[in-house]
Amino acid sequence: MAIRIDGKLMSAQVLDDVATDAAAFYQEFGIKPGLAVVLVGDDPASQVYVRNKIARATECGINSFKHRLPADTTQEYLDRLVADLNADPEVHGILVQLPLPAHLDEERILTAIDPAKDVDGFHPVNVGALNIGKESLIPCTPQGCMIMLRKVLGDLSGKHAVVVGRSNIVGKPMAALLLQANCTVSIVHSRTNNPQLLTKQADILVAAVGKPEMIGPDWVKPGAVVIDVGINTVERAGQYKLVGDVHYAAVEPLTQAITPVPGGVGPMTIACLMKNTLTAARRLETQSRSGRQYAVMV
Ligand SMILES: Nc1nc2c(c(=O)[nH]1)N[C@@H](CN(C=O)c1ccc(C(=O)N[C@@H](CCC(=O)O)C(=O)O)cc1)CN2
Ligand SMILES: [Mg+2]
Repeated sequence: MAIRIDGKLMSAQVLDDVATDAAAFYQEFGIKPGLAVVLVGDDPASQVYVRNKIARATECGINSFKHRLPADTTQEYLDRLVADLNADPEVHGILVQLPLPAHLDEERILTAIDPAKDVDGFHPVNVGALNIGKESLIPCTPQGCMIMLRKVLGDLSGKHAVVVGRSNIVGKPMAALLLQANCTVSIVHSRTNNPQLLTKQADILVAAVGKPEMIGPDWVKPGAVVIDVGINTVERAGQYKLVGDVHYAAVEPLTQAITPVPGGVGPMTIACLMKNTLTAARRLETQSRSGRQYAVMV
């Protein structure tokens, strides 16, 4: 029997630790950690994710500042808002919910966020730091996947990890984290010839392609640990349902452990966002305190 990696349960443990840290942070600094969430437009899934992020923040003792903007928001308005949030001492973390409406420049806005407040870990400074193994804010979904993998496997050293998908949000940072954990890492993508040749060798298989149930049993080595990052809505017999990139029913019997969809990686993404907010808040407040001390000293 494969282990079903329960993202709801694991995320509850992470959130519990964050709540404890947030209480200690309040005791130490006299303010709550603050998270600003920017949502542009009316995408229904994004509205659900933002609502969940704010609910989890409140439960953990993190202040949230929601900025809901209309779909026709201009680039200049969004740039100004991010600049204001960068300067706001009550805001320790900033996230702009993706995807943005097509007329807005995603790269420009993600690069405008102060890297110290970039709790999504998407700023080039944090991307670069991650890739050279320096302390950084780590993207939430791959961070959540690593917590799950460590829980199941312990030390990942020497494992062959294959990541299917090369997005900036998941595939690339996932590969960087696995490499940092001393895995042998392969990335498979849409131009890879005979991808199954590689995925069939994977001790760890991470699927992040956004294609419903694309990964069948013919992609998986018996005994592999499979992490399914995909969240795809499909219509089955007139009903909408969420499925992953992995065909769970067909693949599960082959595996040592596997994440379900829903209830796998998704909840860990939000828990790691809270974790990053605490990390950012602690670094910023420690810095500003030592800055003040320095000002007093001179
Ligand atoms: N700025 C960001 N934008 C986006 C990110 C991100 O990390 N930062 N990731 C995704 C969306 N996302 C968080 O924002 C996210 C997606 C899914 C879940 C989740 O818990 N899913 C549940 C199912 C939810 C449902 O019923 O629809 C699950 O898998 O169990 C959390 C966060 C893109 N944009
Ligand atoms: Mg995009």
